[in-house]
Amino acid sequence: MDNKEQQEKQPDSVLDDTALNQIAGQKQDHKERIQDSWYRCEQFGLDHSSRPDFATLPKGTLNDLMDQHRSLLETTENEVLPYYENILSNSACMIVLADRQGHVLNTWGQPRFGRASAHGLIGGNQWTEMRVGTNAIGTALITGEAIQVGRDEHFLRANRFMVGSASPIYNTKNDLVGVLDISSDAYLPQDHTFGMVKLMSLSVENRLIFSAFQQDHFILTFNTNVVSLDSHWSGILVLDESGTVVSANRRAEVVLARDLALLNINQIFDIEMREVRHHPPSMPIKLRSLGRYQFYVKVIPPVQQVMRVPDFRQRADYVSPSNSLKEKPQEPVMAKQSIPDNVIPLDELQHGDEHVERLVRQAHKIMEKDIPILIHGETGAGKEIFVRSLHYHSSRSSGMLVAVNCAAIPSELVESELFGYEKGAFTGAQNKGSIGLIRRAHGGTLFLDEIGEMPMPVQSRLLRVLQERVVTPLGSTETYPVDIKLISATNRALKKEVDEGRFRQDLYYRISGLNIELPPLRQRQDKAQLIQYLHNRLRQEEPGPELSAEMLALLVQHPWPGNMRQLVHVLKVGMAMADEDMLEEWHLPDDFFEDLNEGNLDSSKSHDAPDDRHEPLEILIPRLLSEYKGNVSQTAKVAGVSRNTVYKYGKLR
Ligand SMILES: Nc1ncnc2c1ncn2[C@@H]1O[C@H](COP(=O)(O)OP(=O)(O)OP(=O)(O)O)[C@@H](O)[C@H]1O
Repeated sequence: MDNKEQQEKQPDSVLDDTALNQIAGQKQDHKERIQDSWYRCEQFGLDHSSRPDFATLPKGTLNDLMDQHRSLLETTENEVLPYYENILSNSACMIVLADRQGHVLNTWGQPRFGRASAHGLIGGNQWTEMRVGTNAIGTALITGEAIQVGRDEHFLRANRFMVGSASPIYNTKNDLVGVLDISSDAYLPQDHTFGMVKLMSLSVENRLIFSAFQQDHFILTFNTNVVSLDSHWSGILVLDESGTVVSANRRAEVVLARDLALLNINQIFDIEMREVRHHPPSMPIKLRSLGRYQFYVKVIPPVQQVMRVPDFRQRADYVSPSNSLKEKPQEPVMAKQSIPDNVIPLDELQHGDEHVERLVRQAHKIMEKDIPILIHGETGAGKEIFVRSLHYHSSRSSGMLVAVNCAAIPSELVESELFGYEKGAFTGAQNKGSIGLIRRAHGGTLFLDEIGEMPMPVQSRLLRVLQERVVTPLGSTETYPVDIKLISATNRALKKEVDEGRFRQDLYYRISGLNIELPPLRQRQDKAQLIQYLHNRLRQEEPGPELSAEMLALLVQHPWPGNMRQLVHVLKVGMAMADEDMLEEWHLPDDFFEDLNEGNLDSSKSHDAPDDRHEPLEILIPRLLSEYKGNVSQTAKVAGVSRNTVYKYGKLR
């Protein structure tokens, strides 16, 4: 086997083990599924000699239905079918797309088994078990899983002229929206057809995910081998701006063997969202998941946004909130409505901490002056959130906020990213050239995060830009004037970096006009109010009662080494676990208690974890369910998982 072949085989070892097990399990279950279906048919009052009753829709109704499913139809037709044209042309089979009620929406191909009026696979016909007996479309819809129905496995004799292979299609919310079916006479290699239809439904699902999210979300595809990254078998994760998984394909859940909803990317792979945001799209990254499996991951940034902060200038309701908070207390609601949803209003950055209140006020004022701002604070303390809020409350809010993480860009690319380059300036540069991030921030705000990580040569060039207010792209002799507000942030002691020769002293003085020390969460005087505020904000997405006094006290005494980021994460996980009930200790994640214990607090009352939490969920959940006589809430509580997880592993749906 040559190298290339080896590469193509080896990756699927993780994926294919899972896939093979599934197939083995499916074969075992197949007979039972057909038996169950036949039993249902008997209950429906069918007998083997019944005629299929397709309850054909009138033409007008079918047209309406097709209109309703336009996106599904177009996705199937335009994006997927061209790949499979060889099946249509060589195999004399028919590809059928049906809606979730089993109505045929469209068909492609020409089967060998005669005229449409005879076989019934035509637009508007309804292929449900109840009316047509066991059949691939109807049975896939009832079971929610892919199935192949052999000739004699059809309940009605009238349908025994064909083999149907069908696979359900789920949308981005995991609702079943339709089913794809390949029907043919019985003389084709059927395993291949079954594999194909599963692949096709997967690729339709993947396309639906891309159409729904690629405009303004980060999409990650992953596989165990770099050459398989673009295959339909790859896992797909959709991330919001903060790195929370908002959607995933079924493959991702199977491969990673876990419930992905609400997890942050840093809980799935060993990477932070800020690194994802700045990763060059064409370069796959090698990442570990669950500390064990290694995957190649491709980052697909949002199509629409070049910058990761959207441009809200087009919004009709946009009102520049440039006046001071203090000056316009009578219009707080107005101000809140005018800023983007993902920006915290300035007056909500603090809830009674005098130090933070003062620095918010200072920074807000300095935004209107030609003085740079340097923010120092521990990781997760909210530096970036603060900068966003400042920008959108300044007279520059109609310009762009360009956030650059200096640590996340490979050092050899920092210069070209920041200053841009001329067409063909160096190998690897895009043909078109690039205007660079500094010029993009013209008229707006340039936020240089982790500025302490900036390589020395780049520091010199940046200094020149700040002194001369012009940018010279790489490979160019042209200079371009820029008007930017510079805000830098670091969690390093930058003065010490200067003393030790790692950061240019002249640059340090250039960037540190107003120095701001953002305190860590544990030192904030408004800690309790801040926790309640964040909890209330999160309740808009995950409804539930207010925090109890005991829970608030527990959260207040935590050392919060990960600051606001950790707090948000703990609350999100806890609230998801609580499932709209009161947040209790057992809902909180393990690492919360580890930190709490490390903080020398009373551990005895802090965590009541079950001993068996390392037992695999596939075993633990059914065992607990039987122990607690099917009580889902009790099982969830003891296992320390959400009710959804109990449903998933308890085979209750
Ligand atoms: N004032 C706030 N209100 C609500 N949420 C906040 C606030 N500050 C921070 N957060 C939350 O904490 C997370 C981390 O904040 P942010 O990215 O601003 O921290 P940072 O100090 O820039 O971190 P790093 O040093 O790692 O870059 C945010 O995604 C947000 O969820």
